[in-house]
Formats: sequence, C-alpha cells, structure tokens
Amino acid sequence: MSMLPPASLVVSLAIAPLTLGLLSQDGAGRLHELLTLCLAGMLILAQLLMLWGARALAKGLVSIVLFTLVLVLGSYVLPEYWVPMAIWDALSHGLAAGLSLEAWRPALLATLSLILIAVLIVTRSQPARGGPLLSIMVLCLLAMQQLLNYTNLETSLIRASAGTWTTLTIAVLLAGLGVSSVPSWHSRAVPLKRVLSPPLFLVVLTLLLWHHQKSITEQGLAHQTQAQAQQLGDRLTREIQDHLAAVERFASIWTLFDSPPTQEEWSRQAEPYHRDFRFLLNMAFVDPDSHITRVHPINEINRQALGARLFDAQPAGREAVSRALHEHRIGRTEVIMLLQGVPGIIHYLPITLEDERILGAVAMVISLPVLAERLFSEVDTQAIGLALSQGDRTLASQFPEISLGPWQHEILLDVAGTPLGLTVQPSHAQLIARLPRHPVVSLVTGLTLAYLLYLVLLGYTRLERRHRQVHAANTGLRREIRTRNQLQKEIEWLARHDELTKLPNRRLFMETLEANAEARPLSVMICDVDHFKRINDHQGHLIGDRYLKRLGNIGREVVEMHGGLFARYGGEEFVACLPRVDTAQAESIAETLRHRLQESGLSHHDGQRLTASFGVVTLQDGPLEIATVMQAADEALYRAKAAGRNQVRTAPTLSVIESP
Ligand SMILES: Nc1nc2c(ncn2[C@@H]2O[C@H](COP(=O)(O)OP(=O)(O)OP(=O)(O)O)[C@@H](O)[C@H]2O)c(=O)[nH]1
Repeated sequence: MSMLPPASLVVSLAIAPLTLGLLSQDGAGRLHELLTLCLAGMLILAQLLMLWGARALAKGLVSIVLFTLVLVLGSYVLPEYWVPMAIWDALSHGLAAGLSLEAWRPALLATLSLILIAVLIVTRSQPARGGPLLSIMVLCLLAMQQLLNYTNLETSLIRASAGTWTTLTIAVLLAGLGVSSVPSWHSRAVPLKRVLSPPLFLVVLTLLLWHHQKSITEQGLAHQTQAQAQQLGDRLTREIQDHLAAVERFASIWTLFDSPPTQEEWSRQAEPYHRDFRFLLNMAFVDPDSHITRVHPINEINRQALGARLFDAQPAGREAVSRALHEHRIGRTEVIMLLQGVPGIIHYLPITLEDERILGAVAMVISLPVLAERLFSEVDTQAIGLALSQGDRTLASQFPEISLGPWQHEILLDVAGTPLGLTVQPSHAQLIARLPRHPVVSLVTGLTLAYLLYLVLLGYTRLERRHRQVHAANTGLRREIRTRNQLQKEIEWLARHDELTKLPNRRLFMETLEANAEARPLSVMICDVDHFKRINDHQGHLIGDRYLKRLGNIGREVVEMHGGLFARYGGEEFVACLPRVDTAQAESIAETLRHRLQESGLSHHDGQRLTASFGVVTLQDGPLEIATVMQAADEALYRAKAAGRNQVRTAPTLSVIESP
C-alpha cells in the first residue's frame, strides 16, 4: 500500500479530534457543537478530495458548507429590525419542531474560522488570493477562542467559542492546508513579511476591538434589563402599597359601628376590595378574643378558618394578632403558612372605637401564590423567567420553556412591609434579539478590510518590484549606452590620434590640411629623427618609445604656439601643418624645434645628442595639391638628411603646383 502524501496525512489526522468531539457530545443540548463538527468534517473531506484531484466534487462540498455558514453569520450580523429573531427561530422550527436558532447555531468565532478555511480550500491557499493571511486569521480566531474558553472571559450571551475538540479539529485541518501550501509561498518569492504585517496588525486590533465592544454591549444590555426589572419591582411595590392603603381605609369604616358586623354587612363592604385586589385571599373580622367570626368571600377554603381562635390556631401570627387586639396598632406577620394551607402574609388592622374600646380587628390575608400570579401577569412570561422568594425560600416561580439567558436580576419587593425577592431572568432569545449587532459587524468588517489590505499591499509590492526591475534594466541600459559612447569616442580619437605620443595621426593631419586648404601662406614641415634605429638597437624599444613621446611633446608645444598642428606621420617621422605661416616663419619654427630637441638631453648610447632633420615647404598661393606639397616637403627633408642631418631644408616656395 502506498503511503499518503504528507498533506493528505495531516488533513486525515483531523478526523481523530473530530471523532472524539462527536463522541463527547451529550445529545440535543450540544446540537450547535455537533453541527460545527459536521461542517468541519465536510471541509476535511473537501480538502482530501481537492488533494486527490476531485476538484469539482470538493468545490460542491465547500459550497454547501459555505452556504450554511454564511446563513449562520447572517443571523449574527443582520439587525433585529431586518430579520427578527422570531424569523430565525421559525426557520429553525421548520427544520425540527421545538428547535430554536440558539440551539443549533455554531459559535461565532468557529463560524468565521470555518468560512476562512472554506475559502482557503477553494483558493488552494494561493498567496495571490490571500492564502497566508487567511491562514493566520484562522490561527488568531482559534487562539481567541481558546483564550475565551480558558480565561472564562466568555459571557454566554453570544456564543463565541466552540468546544476544545472542535477548535482542535479546525487547527489540525489548518495544519494540513499549511503543509501543502506553505512551501509554495516561499517559492513564489512574495515578500510575505512586509505584506502580512499591516493586515495582521489590523486583524489583532479587530479582535481586541470586537471583544471590547462585545463586553460593553453585553454589560449595557445587562444593566438595561436590570433597570427594567427594577422598574417592574418599583411599580408592583407601589401598586401593592396603594391597595393596602385602600384596605386600611376599609378597616376604619368599622370604627363607626358600635357592634361587630353581621356576615351580610361584612360581605357587602368587603366585596369591592376583594374584587379589585385579587391577591387578598380573604378579609376576615377577628373578635377581641382572636376568633375569626366573619370572612369574605365565603368559599370552601375560607369557611375552614371560620371560628378558629388565632391565638391557638396560628402561633406564627400570634404576635401580630396581639399587637392589633392589645396594642391597637397594625400587626403584620412574616410569611407564614396560612390556615388555608398556602403561604401568605396577614395584616391585622385594629378597629378601635371612639371610647378606646376594641371592637376587633380586620384580618387582611395576602396569598403569596396569587400575588405571584398577579406579578407574573405583568410580564411576558414566555420571554422572562420569574421567581418570588423570601430569603432562600422560593415561594412561587414561573419559567418559560425556552432557554433562559445568563443574567438573573434580583429585585426587592416591599409587600406590605415584608421584603420579598423577585428574581427576573430574561430568556436567551429575548436578550439576543435586543443585543446590538455592531460588535459582530465590526469584527466581520475588520477581517474583510484586513483581507483587502493584504491584496492591495501584495499588488502594490509586485508592482513596485516590477518597477524596480524595469528601473534596474533602464539603469543598466543607460550605463551600457554611456560605455558605448565612451568607446565610440575612444575609437574616434584613436582613428585620428597616435596612441603612443597622443599626437594627431596622419589622418587628422590630412583632414587639417584639407580644412586649411584656403589658408595662405600654408606651410608644411616634415621632421625625421636622425639614426633612430640606433636608439632601438642599443637602448631598446622602450627607450625609443620614450624619446618619440618626448619629441612629440616638444613638437606640439612649439607648433601649437604658432597656431599649427603637430602630428605623427608614421614611425619616427612627424609633420606639422602651419596655416598662415610663411617660409621664414616655418624655417624658424623648424629651427626652434631642431634646437629644442638637440638641447632636450636625449642622447644615443654613445652620448651623442639626439637630433632630427627637417624639410619645410610653403604654398604661397594657388590651389592645394596635398601630394605635391608632401612630396616637396619630403624632398627637402631628404636633402637635409643628405646634407649631414640635424638641419632644416626648405623646398622652393610653391605657387603654381605641377602635378608629380
Ligand atoms: N621604438 C620605436 N621604434 C620605431 C617606431 N616606429 C619606427 N621605429 C623605428 O625607427 C627606425 C627607423 O629607421 P630608419 O628608417 O632605418 O632610419 P634611421 O635609423 O632613423 O636613420 P635615418 O632616418 O636615415 O637617419 C626603425 O628601426 C624602426 O623600427 C616606434 O614606434 N617605436
């Protein structure tokens, strides 16, 4: 069996945490975790298919996952007034009866991680499509999830992090994606560090900002619900107090009577109060000996209390009865078990006649279950859980079937002087519906911006690199052109100069002569070193070269002083073109040069001074025939040589040239 390639192997490893995650779920309570794991499983399969070349199938699978995840993300992002939570719940209900959005919706950060993984799979993590940044974003999201899980920073209102197995599954899948793509990131030679840093900074900033905004909005909502609960409590307390004040007025009616009321009178007076204040279980008349003699309404429960002597029958209320009947002040019981078998509070309102005689007391019995029912009817019990308690004892409670949110607000109710606790716990769905969406919107926007920033920076960097390459090519080209120009100049210079003496050569001499064809008089001087061969033979060519250079310098100095051109004609022969120089001047120049050379200190091996012979010719008028002029000068030189060397000979002045 052939081995799996490393990328497939690492991706396959993700199946281990996936399986463990699936096995560790305990049923419907973790439906969201199960769904997240299933989506991760589909992405694992998609990536394996992608690696095995079944791209179309892989993309189909990723599309299904992406569709689900984008729907989930929509539920986090879309404001309540666009798509109310009720619609999401109705949609969920359509999937399975009794299912709410919160039960199946994957955690926010896990949703985002899986969306990015899906994009990574489809784009095959290519750097040009943001692969490196997307991978790092997933890493950041996973790190944030773990941070929230371990530091318990997570308030469970918005489910941000998935469980550890899910996080691990996504992490291993990401590693698998990395194994196949990271090496190619390097080979593409993208300057990743430069391109990644700014968007990465933006990602971290976005995550921190999101967490900060999330905490603030959740705290704000918690305070808001607490304030609403407090308002509810205050309103109920006020209402109860108003009712009790009214009942106290009822008690004062009986002070006008001289004798205890008949049952009929009692019922007639008590009925309106009882009708209005449903939490009054009954209103009873108690005689001075604490017997209940009248009660309203007379029903099955209340009838049992008739005739009972409270001092004996209800020890818990004895003190309150005694206070009313003996001290003539209002007596209040704690929460006690009433004779009717339900918890309640009794107020005993003394009926004191004008002569300070006590006629009896009005017992006002508040049934706590009925009071709770009254309180609970004030709020939407489908959206809020309520519990009425005294200390640790829960007197009554009502919780909706749907799951409750994380916050319980305990508010104090003053029920006829008895402090009761009312615990208000809004449902999760109601809180989520009221939770501002802007933290999630900024999270999604921040991540999208970071991705766009990456793409822009990448494009810019590539453009910049191409620009640099073009610039470098341009610079090279310019350098090349400069070198060629230089070479060209050198070639041109060499074409018209002698390399050894740096003097103009024969060609430039001829050009100068032609250029001065109209100048009259026009003299030409030829100079030839005497016995130069001996220098070479006895002192070597290097010395010979040095002597030629020296002669060149002297000749240039002397000739240029007279506006002429001194050139090397060839070998040890030199020529001078002397425009507007007549014969006498030309002879003088030749003499000067001859003399300067003789005095230059250059000598043969035997100490004899180096000398040269000169032939001079002057064209006085008539057209210039170069060959004729040069021949005449040459002949003059020959004559100088023949006459013993080291002397100047002048050709007859030319005017009418005869062709040679
Ligand atoms: N060192 C050196 N010698 C050169 C150069 N060009 C020509 N010569 C030498 O110049 C010498 C010319 O010799 P010849 O033409 O025989 O004449 P000469 O020895 O000067 O004798 P006369 O001209 O008759 O006085 C030769 O030996 C050439 O080799 C050069 O560029 N450098």
